[in-house]
Amino acid sequence: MIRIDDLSHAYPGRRGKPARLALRDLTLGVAEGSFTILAGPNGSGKSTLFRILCGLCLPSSGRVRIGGHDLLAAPAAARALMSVVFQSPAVDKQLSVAENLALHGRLYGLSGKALAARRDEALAWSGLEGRLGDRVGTLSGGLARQVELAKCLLTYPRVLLLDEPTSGLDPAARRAFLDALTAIQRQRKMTVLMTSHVFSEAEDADKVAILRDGDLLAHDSPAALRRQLGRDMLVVTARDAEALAPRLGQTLGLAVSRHGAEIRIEAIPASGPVPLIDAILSAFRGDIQSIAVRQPTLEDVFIHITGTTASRPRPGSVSAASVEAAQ
Ligand SMILES: Nc1ncnc2c1ncn2[C@@H]1O[C@H](COP(=O)(O)OP(=O)(O)OP(=O)(O)O)[C@@H](O)[C@H]1O
Repeated sequence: MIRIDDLSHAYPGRRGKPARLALRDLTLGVAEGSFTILAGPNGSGKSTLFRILCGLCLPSSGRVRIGGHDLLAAPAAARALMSVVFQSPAVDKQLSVAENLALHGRLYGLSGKALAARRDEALAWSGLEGRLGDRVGTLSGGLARQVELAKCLLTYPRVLLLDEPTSGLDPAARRAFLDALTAIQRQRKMTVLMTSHVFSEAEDADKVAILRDGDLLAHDSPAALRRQLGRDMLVVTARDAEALAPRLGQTLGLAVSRHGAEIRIEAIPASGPVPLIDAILSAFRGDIQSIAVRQPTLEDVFIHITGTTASRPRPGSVSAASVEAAQ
């Protein structure tokens, strides 16, 4: 449904600075009726791709087709299939829920019974029943986001793009938003592409695409991505993880990586984790706060693939390569 081929985009350099390449030869397909999460550390090119898909930015080169329509050659036909939930609010806080929905519906040619039927349907799944007359500015952040989603879905788009729609919501509101979105996505077999920094959200997706520095590093189902790490990993936390990580790697003769206060050993030897835990405790008992064996989460996969966490640009990380080099 969304076909991206060899897409590149460079922002022109200003005041003598060189141009900045934000996307490099990106090729990605999003199947009709699927839910894809686009993830990547800060500056990886997510917003640039999002802006290109929305028609807000012309790419330097490459091709994008939406439902078979070329976004550059036939933008109106491509955009007619799409609706977009932006990160910043695009509803009028001074108007009521009903007024916002009516305004949007009318802009898209809906009126009378057809508009009322679509509005009532949206109210049923969005948790906004009983709030029709409330001004959007008086709603909680979570409900205001549901108005945004309800508004975008009034027109039955075949493709829905969402740019970090849950940012700033508390966990319960985040969950309610995602539950509503995934239910309606499945019911309508809608194609959804959503950027996110929150890996628990990616568990709900059919596919996760991971970008870094403008390159697509991975594009697969959550289960397949988790299988890339394959097995359990050992996670040690320490007050001074930065100092401990290289000592741990050298003592154990294993590759370790550090992310904040966590030191990870992804390749546990065939003898299993118990001898490793024994060795760590006997050498470093006083230095460590906790030690745990756990299955890799999607966030672990993300850190493994990109070498960084999602929301912080490249934390002071000791890569496996640098620890190995120090040995
Ligand atoms: N208007 C612009 N002019 C120049 N460079 C830009 C512009 N917008 C983005 N960039 C650069 O392009 C690269 C990709 O940025 P982009 O905003 O697409 O990343 P992102 O993954 O959305 O990051 P974030 O998660 O922080 O929003 C970065 O190096 C960024 O500095």
